[in-house]
Amino acid sequence: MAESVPSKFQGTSPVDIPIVDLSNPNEDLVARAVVKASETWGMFQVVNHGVPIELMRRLKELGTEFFELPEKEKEAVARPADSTDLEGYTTDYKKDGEGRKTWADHLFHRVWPPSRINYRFWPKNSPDYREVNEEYAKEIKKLSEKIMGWLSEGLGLHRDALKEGLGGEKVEYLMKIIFYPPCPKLELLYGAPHHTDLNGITFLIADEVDGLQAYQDNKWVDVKYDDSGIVVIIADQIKRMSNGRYKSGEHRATMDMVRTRLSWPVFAEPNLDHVVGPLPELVVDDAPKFKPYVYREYKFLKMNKLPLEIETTPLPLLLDAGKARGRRRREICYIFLMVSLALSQSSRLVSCFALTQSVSLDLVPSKLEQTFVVSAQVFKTTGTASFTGVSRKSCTRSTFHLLPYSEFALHMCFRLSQERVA
Ligand SMILES: O=C(O)CCC(=O)C(=O)O
Ligand SMILES: [Fe+2]
Repeated sequence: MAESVPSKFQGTSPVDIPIVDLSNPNEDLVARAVVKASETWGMFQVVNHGVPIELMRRLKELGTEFFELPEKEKEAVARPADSTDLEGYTTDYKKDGEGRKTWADHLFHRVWPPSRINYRFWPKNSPDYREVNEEYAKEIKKLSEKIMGWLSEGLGLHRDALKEGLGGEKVEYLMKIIFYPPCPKLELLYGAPHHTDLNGITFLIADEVDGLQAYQDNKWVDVKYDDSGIVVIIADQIKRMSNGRYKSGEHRATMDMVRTRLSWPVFAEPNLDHVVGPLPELVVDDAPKFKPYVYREYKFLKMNKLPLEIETTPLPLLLDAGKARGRRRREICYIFLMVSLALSQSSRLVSCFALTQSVSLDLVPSKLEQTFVVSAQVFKTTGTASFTGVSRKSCTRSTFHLLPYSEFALHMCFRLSQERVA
């Protein structure tokens, strides 16, 4: 008899991620379980969480119906090509550093706070879509604040410390519906590669096809859930606010050979202008392990796989940049290093670094003009940082290298300018 072939990647670990039953009347015990899971895994599943199961079922049904619509109808809520935001429908095919591709269609739309909702990106296929999503947003916000409350107390702080650190009532909840098509060649594709989420905390539900895996003790653990559980993933900003006490859960999504899979993560995240760093009370006795970031900048750096701790450890990061895989990534690293150095070093050092970096990053000087323009375009698409007055004409090799510090800073005003490349 033929051996049965698994239709998805299987994790290598027999253990399961922690499960916390929120209906346990002993709240102390529940809080301790949440804190422990966040310290050790950065990920756990909550059951009996109070979010109505029927509401979750309906949310999934409506999202599934949207992805079953003809492409043309889905495009009614497409992400505009020139958008600097994630909201809208996209179909996405990416290649990661190891040559393995990821492929999934997404729909992003904010669900909270009401002032940040743009209904233009909400599907119109069912009259219930709006009500169900609004109701779900309220439930997830309640759950999120409860969990952040326990996590704050676990740090010896008042209940609202983490919520306030993330922006208080301005915290945004971003719904993402992911549609993973079947993938006959599992070795070629991932749904989502190995990563940590860049927001504060994530709440994920999915359909009946398993696919989410957690990385723990160098092994991949399959996350098993049914209709009733919600997977909670501690993300980067809670890790940073807690000065590293809580872990940012490492995870990935695999695909299935024969079945489609859908998942619904909701990302709780700061407003783009909000600054997040280790909470001040936690760095009285301990040194801060992370530097504070305006969330917009953090998001930009992480999404472009750029170094995040450059101010505290410049040298190793310069070397890391040199090792960055792929020309485009090296180019972005290169320009980023130039900007960072320009802001912190003298003009002589900047040009000197520019030259050595162009050698160690394998960028021949004749490519510099192109590099500059490529990077400017990256900034333009994401809209998260900007240059003033940079054009292909103004960045010939000589002007690029000989700009005095003041002018260099003016041209590459990384943090201050609001103007985008024309
Ligand atoms: O689909 C999943 O289970 C995981 C998705 C995910 O990790 C993400 O979108 O950040
Ligand atoms: Fe994720």
